[in-house]
Amino acid sequence: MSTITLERPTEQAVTKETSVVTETVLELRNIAKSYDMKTLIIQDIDLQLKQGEFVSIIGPSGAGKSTLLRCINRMIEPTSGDIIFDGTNITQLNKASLRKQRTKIGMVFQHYNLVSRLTVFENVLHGRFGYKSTLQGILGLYTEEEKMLALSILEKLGMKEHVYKRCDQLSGGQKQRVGIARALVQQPKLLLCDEPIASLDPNSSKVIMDHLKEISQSMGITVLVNLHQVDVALKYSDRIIGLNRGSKLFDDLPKRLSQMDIHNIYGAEVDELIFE
Ligand SMILES: Nc1ncnc2c1ncn2[C@@H]1O[C@H](COP(=O)(O)OP(=O)(O)OP(=O)(O)O)[C@@H](O)[C@H]1O
Repeated sequence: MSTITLERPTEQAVTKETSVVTETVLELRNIAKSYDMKTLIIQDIDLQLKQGEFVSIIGPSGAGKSTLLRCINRMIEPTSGDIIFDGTNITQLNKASLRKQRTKIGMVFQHYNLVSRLTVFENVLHGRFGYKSTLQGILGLYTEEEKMLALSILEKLGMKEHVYKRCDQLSGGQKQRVGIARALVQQPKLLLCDEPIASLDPNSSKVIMDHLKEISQSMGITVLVNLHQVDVALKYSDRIIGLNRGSKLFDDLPKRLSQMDIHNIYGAEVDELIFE
């Protein structure tokens, strides 16, 4: 497999070096979220992620996995707590500064969120929007360097032959690889993946999980993944977070996840767990 060098613009190189020294890419301090200002959907969430770590969040339906993941880049505003990403408290940022910080956080969705009528290449280049002025974005003005980066990422993900296909002509697994490529073209430090394999068959799921693991290992990008499949989490993760009713019940190495822990995390849903 070829290796892609994801060089950041010079002005950000200093930040990158700093984060290597500190190693912690993301820290959540006492995060809570209520949608109606009455019930807390997630609460007391403390979490630290290191550079290049692969971490899975597991838990029953409605435990708050998506809510937690989307609070991290403030797609959903947390009700309280602090989010320190890449040395910056992003809970305190205004819109413009948040937009800048978000360029370093890629997101991968269960239903891909691609523009079906556009090509693979165009969808991937959309990942550069955060670096553009509104006008440049609307006009689709991308540099040669950005186009080369998009192509090299697509090649790495095995999508070279599909570059000029419309996205509605792709299989689910291929669409998800486009979703990953769009996130990678942002040159992120953190990749948030919200149930990336929930709509895929086992073979496509394996391809996607292998790519995500490779991204954390060879590119040093921190990957945080919501999963329904406990066995997939066990196989791929450096660390597993177990959520139940919005509280963190488990945060440790996969080998330390006992049957008792699984029962505590899933409660009555334990019999419905998905195993490949
Ligand atoms: N925008 C919203 N407004 C109100 N309630 C919401 C909203 N989004 C989620 N919820 C509620 O928050 C709770 C947690 O939902 P969330 O999607 O975060 O859980 P999850 O663990 O990701 O579930 P699943 O595995 O089924 O996707 C659920 O009770 C859900 O109904």
